[in-house]
Amino acid sequence: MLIFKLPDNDKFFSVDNTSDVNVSFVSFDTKTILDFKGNIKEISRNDIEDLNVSPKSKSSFIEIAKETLESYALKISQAKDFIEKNELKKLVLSRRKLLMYLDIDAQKKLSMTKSFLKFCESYPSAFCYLFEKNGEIWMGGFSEVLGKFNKRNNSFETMSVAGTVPVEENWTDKEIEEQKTVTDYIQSILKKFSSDLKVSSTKDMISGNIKHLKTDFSAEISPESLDKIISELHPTPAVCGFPKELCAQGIKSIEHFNREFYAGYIKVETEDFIYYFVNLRCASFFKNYAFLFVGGGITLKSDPHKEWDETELKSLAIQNNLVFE
Ligand SMILES: C=C(O[C@@H]1C=C(C(=O)O)C=C[C@H]1O)C(=O)O
Repeated sequence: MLIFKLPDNDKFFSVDNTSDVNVSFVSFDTKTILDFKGNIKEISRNDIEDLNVSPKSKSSFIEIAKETLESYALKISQAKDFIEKNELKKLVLSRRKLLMYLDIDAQKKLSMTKSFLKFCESYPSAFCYLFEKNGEIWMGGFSEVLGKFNKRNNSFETMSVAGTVPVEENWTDKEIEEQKTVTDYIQSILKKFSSDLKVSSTKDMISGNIKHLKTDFSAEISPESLDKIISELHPTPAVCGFPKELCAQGIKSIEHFNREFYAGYIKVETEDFIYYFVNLRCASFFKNYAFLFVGGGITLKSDPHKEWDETELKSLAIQNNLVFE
């Protein structure tokens, strides 16, 4: 079962039972690819409400302790040591926030479909999805596009999104430098594949209670180079760091959990476009709890309290839209 909504589009979509694959979820490490077979077709709000999506129990959850500010601060200091030792500009560290439903509403049951509909309403410009497959349930959605390829005119668009502060706060050098690392990286790759690269000015991108810095890119590319561009772009320094292989190793040794689909991407092929959405603001759901995956760019200027607050604010994208009934 898969339902999703495209950015700035009110319609909901699902896939039918034909053999084509038009939607695939690629894990952060690209080792797992979850294909959804079928042509993309519209699905009504009523049909979504009638779907039965019930999270399964998983016995191992008792062993998982809740991350605290103190334990995350320790990981941030390890990330800083790694950055210093390897002379990096940034590394993206994340946490898997354990959310127990009992802590929210002990009397009621989580409705996945109503939560999905509420989430979509809260983030109209995001790609939002809910899937259940092989006993796993994931929901997520964000407006960061890793790639959008127009099959008619071969234009390719992507964006550099990074730096996070609460909506009412001002940018500091830390966020500006962080986002520039992503912009420079994307630019260096696209230049290899296109001679007419266009780069926009950098603007604010508001996402609920927080804002990010965003620069848009567009270029004409040859369709044969699309897969190569995506594999070179992912994971960008918005979700990993630069150089990416070294940062991915650092992340693995510091985070101590599998990111799974978090910070991976979702490929969606329609008649006219091939989209690649960055899989952020997402969570996996079980019977009594959910894992909310949230992270942020760490630099030598990072303040552990601010980084913790940033992940808390990011986790509200999912948490504030859960519906218990
Ligand atoms: C890593 C996440 O978000 C990414 C990292 C950001 C940052 O470091 O400021 C901002 C937006 C995203 O590109 C996340 O939401 O978990």
